[in-house]
Amino acid sequence: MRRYGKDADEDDIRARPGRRGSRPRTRIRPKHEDAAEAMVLTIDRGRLTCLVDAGTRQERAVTAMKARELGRKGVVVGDMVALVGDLSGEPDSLARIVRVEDRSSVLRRTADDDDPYERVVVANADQLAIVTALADPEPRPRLIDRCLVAAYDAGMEPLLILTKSDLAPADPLLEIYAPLGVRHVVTRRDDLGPEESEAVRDHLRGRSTVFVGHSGVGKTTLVNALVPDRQRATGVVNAVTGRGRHTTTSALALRLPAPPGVKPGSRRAAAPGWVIDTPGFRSFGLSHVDPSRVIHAFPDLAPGTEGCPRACSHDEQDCALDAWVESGKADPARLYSLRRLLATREAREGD
Ligand SMILES: Nc1nc2c(ncn2[C@@H]2O[C@H](COP(=O)(O)OP(=O)(O)OP(=O)(O)O)[C@@H](O)[C@H]2O)c(=O)[nH]1
Ligand SMILES: [Zn+2]
Repeated sequence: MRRYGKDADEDDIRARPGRRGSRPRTRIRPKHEDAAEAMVLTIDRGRLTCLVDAGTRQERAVTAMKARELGRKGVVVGDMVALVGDLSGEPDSLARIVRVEDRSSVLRRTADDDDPYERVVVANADQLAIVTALADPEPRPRLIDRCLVAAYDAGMEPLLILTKSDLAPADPLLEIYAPLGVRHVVTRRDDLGPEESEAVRDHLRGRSTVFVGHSGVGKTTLVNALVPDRQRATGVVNAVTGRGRHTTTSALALRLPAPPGVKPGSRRAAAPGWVIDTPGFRSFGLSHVDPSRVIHAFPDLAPGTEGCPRACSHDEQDCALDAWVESGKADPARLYSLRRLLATREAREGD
């Protein structure tokens, strides 16, 4: 796993996790009322590429920097921001980000499991696509579990994308995730034509999906099929190097093409969905994860935790969930899955 370098393009606020609840707050500044609304597409060495006038004929990518008045407040990919200054988007022009809007979600990670600091990786995404090959490389269920924990902790819906189905069947792996009710798609490289790609896009329409996957699982192959014209999808020229590879540790937001047959200017054409590719990380340090946030993803078990001791790990002698399941209030397989997921917070060799 690649580690973050010194100038990692993430939220560089090193906040102690957990003390003030899960929602980051933004101070509302009444100044700059005429600022333009924009979405952060990618970040490269302190330069942020922002999409202005999205969905209109004036749509353009504008390069911006954080205004000094933002202080240490971080700005990450997916953030909605307010821009002032040169908004022309001309080469060498530079705008300033004067405000970061409230976030609907934050995907966090800690660099390592024993790292007490958390970083926000992507803002405002609603889905986490966990890309796993069915073979070559072998699937790593523990890694999938850790990604699921990160998704549930962030309040994002997980989507399992199983690639390379030409090499191995999907059923044995899907069985493990059946009690969790995780949605899934199975793909193979040679079946990623227009129709099959559109079937995958069906799972991504109208939402913002962060793609994570271990090296070699076929994430690039898949994302290229989903967003055939990467460059035009973002207008991000600088972020894509001559080698056609995005080289920073920052995520990169790519807009999906409009669904076939959809009228330009219609609502579906305006919200085709976003793929947020993450070249810089493959897993999550989970030391920031709070079991009580994860349990929100288990509405059948959540009420059963009322009788738990304070700060229950839900895997201890006095945990009330055992009685809850024994009395038939929830499926034991669900409790087993929850405990398996929570157990992945403990670091282990190979994570
Ligand atoms: N057999 C088979 N091979 C595939 C499939 N999808 C991708 N591959 C191959 O797997 C290898 C890795 O694919 P990539 O798309 O580069 O994988 P990646 O996840 O982006 O990996 P990195 O580039 O290391 O980040 C390439 O040789 C692909 O051609 C598939 O469905 N079946
Ligand atoms: Zn408990």
